[in-house]
Amino acid sequence: MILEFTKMHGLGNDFIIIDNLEDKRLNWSKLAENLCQRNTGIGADGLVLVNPSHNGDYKMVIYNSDGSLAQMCGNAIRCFGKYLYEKGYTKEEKLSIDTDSGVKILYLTVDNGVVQSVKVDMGSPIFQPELIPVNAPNSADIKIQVAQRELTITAISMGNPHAVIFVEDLKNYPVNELGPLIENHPLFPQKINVEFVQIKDDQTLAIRVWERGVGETQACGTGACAAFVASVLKGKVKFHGEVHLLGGILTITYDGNKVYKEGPAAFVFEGKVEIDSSYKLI
Ligand SMILES: N[C@H](CCC[C@H](N)C(=O)O)C(=O)O
Repeated sequence: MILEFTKMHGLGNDFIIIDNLEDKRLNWSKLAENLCQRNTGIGADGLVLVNPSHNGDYKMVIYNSDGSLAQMCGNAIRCFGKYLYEKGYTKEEKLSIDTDSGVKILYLTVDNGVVQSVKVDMGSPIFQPELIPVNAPNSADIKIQVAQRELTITAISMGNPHAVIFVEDLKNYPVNELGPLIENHPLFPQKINVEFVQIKDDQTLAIRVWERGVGETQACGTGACAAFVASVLKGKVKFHGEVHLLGGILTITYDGNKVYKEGPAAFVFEGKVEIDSSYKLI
């Protein structure tokens, strides 16, 4: 079986996008795990399906590179909007995209038929979300012991779970040592994405992200939102600002109710891959 795919990225967080409008009935989790491999596969942080939807224009389904299903992906949804517009699935510049964490509204900035940037209404953050059973009552802050350190975590869900940690020296912080220990900490039965945040000024954060099911990525859209919300709540930044990630900058607004995120998306290449029948769901 030949699968056609499109490779895209949002600030270096990269994805394999596949049209699944005619349900191909494949084991997408196993396919994501194999196709996302950098050395033996196409290479990506995730695999994204374009599915039909009764709730929105289309449904975005996102698998991490370890094959786990995620509820939402902030960088992938910008790629998704650009993909739909420039490949002719829609002529609309305002899209409603269904996800496993609800319908998100996208506003495309188009110039001569090319999507220059995408603004996403990311919805409202959830504190002490059902995905993060937090022992600390009436607070999203929890303390955990990791690698002989006591860390204060602000647990916020953007539809997917995030642990936000404020640090002084982001550049030298042991992200790759502590990231997996927090991701897999027993307090988080759904595992968790981990954002390490350094405040640059009252409108600018710098963050590095250890993503659940992936590892450290160049950028994480939902993570940028969670980090910004936690920073606003702690009075560290104003309601509108920039999040600087390894792969680039996202502009974020949190009005106390909803989070809006704006940034670019890019095509990388189109391709075809042959897969064997073991991926076919019977
Ligand atoms: N690893 C995330 C999904 C991808 C999120 C990230 N790539 C983004 O841009 O939001 C999770 O398991 O919740």
